[in-house]
Order: sequence, then structure tokens, then C-alpha cells
Amino acid sequence: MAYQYDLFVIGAGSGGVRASRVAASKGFKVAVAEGSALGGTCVNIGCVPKKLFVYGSEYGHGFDEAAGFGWQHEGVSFDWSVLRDNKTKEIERLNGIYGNLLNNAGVELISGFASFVDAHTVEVNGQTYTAERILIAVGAKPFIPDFEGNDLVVSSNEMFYLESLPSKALVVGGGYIAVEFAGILNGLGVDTTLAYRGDQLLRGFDQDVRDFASVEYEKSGIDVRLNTDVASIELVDPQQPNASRLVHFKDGHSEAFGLILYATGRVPNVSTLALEKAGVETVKNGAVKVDRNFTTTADSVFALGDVTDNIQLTPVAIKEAMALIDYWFEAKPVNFDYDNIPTAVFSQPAIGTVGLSEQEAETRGIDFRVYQTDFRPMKHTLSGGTSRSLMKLLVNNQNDKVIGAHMVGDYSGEIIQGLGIAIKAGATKADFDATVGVHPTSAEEFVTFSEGSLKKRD
Ligand SMILES: Cc1cc2nc3c(=O)[nH]c(=O)nc-3n(C[C@H](O)[C@H](O)[C@H](O)COP(=O)(O)OP(=O)(O)OC[C@H]3O[C@@H](n4cnc5c(N)ncnc54)[C@H](O)[C@@H]3O)c2cc1C
Ligand SMILES: NC(=O)c1ccc[n+]([C@@H]2O[C@H](COP(=O)([O-])OP(=O)(O)OC[C@H]3O[C@@H](n4cnc5c(N)ncnc54)[C@H](O)[C@@H]3O)[C@@H](O)[C@H]2O)c1
Repeated sequence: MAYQYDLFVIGAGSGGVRASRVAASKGFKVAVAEGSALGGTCVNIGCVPKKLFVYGSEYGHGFDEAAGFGWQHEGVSFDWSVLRDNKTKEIERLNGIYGNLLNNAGVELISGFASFVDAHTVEVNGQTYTAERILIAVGAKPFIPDFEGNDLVVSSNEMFYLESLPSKALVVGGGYIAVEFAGILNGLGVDTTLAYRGDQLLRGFDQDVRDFASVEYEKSGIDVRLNTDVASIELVDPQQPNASRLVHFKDGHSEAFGLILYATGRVPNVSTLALEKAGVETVKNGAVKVDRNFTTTADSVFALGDVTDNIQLTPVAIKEAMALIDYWFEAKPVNFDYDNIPTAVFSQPAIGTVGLSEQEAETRGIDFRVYQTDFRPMKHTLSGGTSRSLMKLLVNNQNDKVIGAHMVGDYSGEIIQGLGIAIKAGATKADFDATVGVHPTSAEEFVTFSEGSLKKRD
């Protein structure tokens, strides 16, 4: 049967843009449907604007720290609308670049939200399109739990376009988005509380990293409240358009905030896709079920990125797209390797991590040793800042291979990228020891760990 396209991609985000662009450049006739702005979550309401806000908020501490280096700065003030609007201009510039990339590759762009008619047909704005293959790359959206007053909170989506900043904010959640936005708000001068229902923030990260980061967030000025959950929220004065929100916590305590951000996870964006019409099944959290070649339960339909039940990171969605291209064009089985993916949390201080945590290494029954240090970064000898950095290296005792590296501190996102290459390449502790340090840096600690830094483990 003749189809209109070789490939129809649903969603022009991190994974969808890469897959459609590369498939078209290799000769496929490709269309991509996008219901919102080009570039998806990462470009519009994720990684990029978030990082711009992080840069903006770091000056909040930077002005204080500059005094010890001789800088006088009377009358410094901050204008939220300048940061917000300059950010938006930059994002619009990037939207244009994405449009050009797709155009130049010969991809046909269809504006609107797509849904399935069958396993080879989609519908956008009442028009149908047929394709030999359809790729679902629709990402995820914020999840906000059901409770009284949940219409009074915002998600990360709205944080990028706030009319004004509140004087006092509550962030609920303990994952990436919660700690990153708590840092942003705190740095921009908002009195910030971070409430998490569990014992410690950042579940899944190394326990020492979690404990250390939590203390550092407190020192930076965030009011971190663990084992704290919200029961309900009401408007203090419903007549006022910008009335503050009164939060009733489950422990009986009540407190008013000008803004409440819920960062309680993200769910796959599948509700309007009519997946059942194509025979595409989902797993229990709503994620599209795929095999190791990103093929769904319908042979002609594929899925990747945040809509599947894998790691939700932009470089992962992009690499998955490239792997799928190889599968289609070179008949290479995908066998995507989700081990040793470096990641950074752009909190303040930032966290960088790659490989196994101490707890994961234990669960896997590996015989390993841990090198660990924490120290006051050189900058703070003059800045007066009290923040400290943590570094940690896990080494397999059987073959001397480095199996995990973790850092809390300035530049840890940048530093961990290089360590990711070393660990992926199978570097041993002896290789780290043989590497000459860059002095004076924090990063050199990773190549100078000696017996004296061995952590005593039970
Ligand atoms: C606040 C925040 C910060 C983040 N920071 C980072 C970071 O620093 N580093 C990092 O690696 N990752 C970060 N992420 C995660 C990253 O954004 C995602 O992992 C990544 O965008 C996933 O790419 P994707 O292609 O799967 O989906 P997306 O990029 O979400 O793209 C999906 C696209 O599909 C469109 N769409 C949805 N339904 C339809 C439909 N029916 N028809 C047509 N189009 C549709 C959407 O409008 C969207 O444009 C962050 C996420 C958030 C929310
Ligand atoms: N720097 C980065 O690379 C970056 C930044 C932001 C987001 N991301 C990606 O996006 C994903 C989503 O981020 P996220 O922070 O929304 O999710 P997350 O899964 O990292 O964290 C969600 C948090 O909400 C808590 N939670 C869940 N349900 C709750 C409830 N009912 N009440 C109270 N708390 C609840 C969870 O315990 C968890 O702490 C991340 O896992 C990550 O993969 C990456």
C-alpha cells in the first residue's frame, strides 16, 4: 500500500526533531505534527529557560560574595520582568532555529495536535495523513495530585511566565524540578520553603549526596522541610486577584504563601492520542510500552523519549532517536545502554552524578571501595560563603574500575561530563591516579584521591 509519508512524527521536541530531521536527510519523506512551540519541553519550558533562570538567580548570592573581593555594590535591585522577557526572546530565537532545521532537512511541519485513526493514519485538525511508520515523541506533562485547593498551585510550566515574583513561595516535591526551582526562587530573593513528604530529597541519588545537598540548600537560605505534606489550600482573601494562599499542612500547621509550585513528577502525554485505535498499549503509569527497538505493540508505530518509561532527559531522547534511525536505515538492533548516563541537577549548589550510587553498588552485590571528601572551595576563603563541596568515587575492588562518581558543588554539571567519558570507557582508579590534575580546581580532587580518603563502610 502507498502511504503519503515514510515517517510521521508526533511531537517536535528533543526526540521528535532529531528523528524527523535525520530521517529526512537520509531520504525519508517526513512530516512532523507539533501542537505547541517547536523544540518541545526542553527548549520552551524545561532545560534551557530553567538554566537561564539559574544563571540569573546565581547573581543573588554573587553580589554578596563579591564584597570580600573588594567590590562595592550599593543599591543593587532585581527586575523579574527583564529576566523573564529576555528569556522569552531567547526561546523565540531558538524556536526559529528549530523551524529552519526542519525546513532545511525537507521535513513538512504540520501545526496542531495529532491523534491516531489507525496504526498507519493520524488526524490533525480534521485532516488525515498516512505513513508507513509513525513515531510517538509527545513527551510528558506535570502531574499534580488530587486534593482540595490544587487549582491554586502552579506547575513548572507556569513558572516561566509568572506576572510577578511573590515575596514568599512554597515548593512541593523532592526531585530535580523542586530543588532547581527552590534554588532559583531563593537566589532571586524570594523567601522559599521546600516541602517534601519523604525523609530526604532526591530519591534515587547517592545517600551522601542527598544528605549533603539538603544541608547546603538550607545554608543557602532555603527552608527545607522534610516529612511535610500538604492537606489542603485555600485563598486567604478570595476577593483579591493576587490573594495569598493559605496552606494547611498535614501536621496541623497552616501558613500563607504568595505562590505554590507543585513539582511532583511528570506523566506521559498520551491522553488525547487515541492510542487504542492503533493498537498501541501502555504500561501502568500511562507510558507507551516499547520493546528494545522502540517498537510499540503495533509494528508500524514507534515511541521514544519521556512518553516511554525510561530516563527523562533530553540527551537520552536524542540518543534514542539516533539509535532508532540506525535501526531503520542500517538494520542495527538498538540495544540502548541506559547505564552510566551522566546527569546534573542545576540546584545551588549543583549536583553531578554518573554511574552507581553506593546503595546501588551494594544492591548489586559488588565488592567496592569508596573515596570521599568534602571541603570549602577556594573561592569561599574570601567570599565569606559557608558552602562546601562533596566529591565521591566508587571503585570496583575486583577489577579497579571506577563505577560511580558524584559531586555536590559549583560546576559539578560541567565536571561530571568528562568523568562520564572516563567511566564509559572503563577507566580504572589507576588511570585516574595517572592523570595529572588541573590546579587549582575542585575537579582535581577526582584524580588525587588517596588511601586517606577511603570511606569507612559497614
Ligand atoms: C522544568 C524542566 C526542566 C528540565 N531540565 C532538564 C535539564 O536540565 N536537562 C535535561 O536533560 N532534561 C531536562 N528536562 C527534561 C527534558 O525536558 C525532557 O526529558 C525532554 O524534553 C524529553 O524530550 P521528548 O522529545 O520526549 O519530549 P518533549 O521535549 O516534551 O516534546 C514533546 C512535544 O510533543 C508535543 N505534543 C504533545 N502531544 C502532541 C500531539 N498529540 N500532537 C502533536 N504534538 C504533541 C508537545 O507540545 C512537545 O512539543 C527538564 C524538564 C522540565 C519539565
Ligand atoms: N537537570 C535535569 O536534567 C532535569 C531537570 C528537571 C527535570 N528533569 C527530568 O524531568 C523529570 C521530572 O522531574 P520532577 O522533578 O517533576 O520529577 P521527579 O520524579 O524527579 O520528582 C518528583 C518528586 O515529587 C514527589 N511526589 C510525587 N507525588 C507526590 C505527591 N502526591 N505529593 C508530594 N510529593 C510527591 C516524589 O516523591 C519526587 O520527590 C525528572 O525525573 C528528570 O528526569 C531533569
